[in-house]
Amino acid sequence: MSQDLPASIPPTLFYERAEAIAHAARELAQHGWTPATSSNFSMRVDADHAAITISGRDKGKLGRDDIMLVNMDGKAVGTSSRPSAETELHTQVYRRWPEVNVVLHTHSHTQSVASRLFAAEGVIRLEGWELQKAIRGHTTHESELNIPVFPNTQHMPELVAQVDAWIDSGKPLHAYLINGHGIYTWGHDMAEARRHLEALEFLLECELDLRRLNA
Ligand SMILES: CSC[C@@H](O)[C@@H](O)C(=O)COP(=O)(O)O
Ligand SMILES: [Zn+2]
Repeated sequence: MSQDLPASIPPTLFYERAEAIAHAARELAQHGWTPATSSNFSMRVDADHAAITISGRDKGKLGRDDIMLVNMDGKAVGTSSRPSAETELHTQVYRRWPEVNVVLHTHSHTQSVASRLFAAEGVIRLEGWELQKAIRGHTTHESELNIPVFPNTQHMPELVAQVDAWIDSGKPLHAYLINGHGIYTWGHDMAEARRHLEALEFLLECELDLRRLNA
């Protein structure tokens, strides 16, 4: 389906974002982190719009025509395509942090298992790992990095409210897990968002290994 763009958004800008999202999605799919059409990805286009994956597409085969425009309420703009079922979680991040330009959500095996294992505690406390320094603002392995685990629901406003409550409590937030579902993380640009995602995948795998080894 075609994408009409508001006059304020040059087609080159939108399609540059769409290509970048599709490229990242294909690479992340190659890691096995987007099984069975799961996961969604977006980039800010301007203060009022984001480019996001169309719902239900195979994330390993995305091209620029699998990306569409939404406003910051998560509503489709200039297309009858259906945006990701989780669009509101993306636009929430863009509304809360104007400096964030990329949001990534994946469903890796590690993310899924970790979300179930730590759901009762409601948070994964990462401490002592050198790779924590891959996360914005963390300059030492001695820092504490807390990744909340929120209950899953198909009702996006409930998830949005849980995320808002965490942010409003003043605690830092760079990523969150949803129980039995996957991870959300973000960054100022695609490189930073991917660095966060890769670091968190690695750190979750390490935490799971420690549990397996009963260490
Ligand atoms: C195919 S199950 C995964 C979905 O329910 C959802 O969690 C997801 O990540 C992808 O949804 P989508 O609407 O394609 O963005
Ligand atoms: Zn999902």
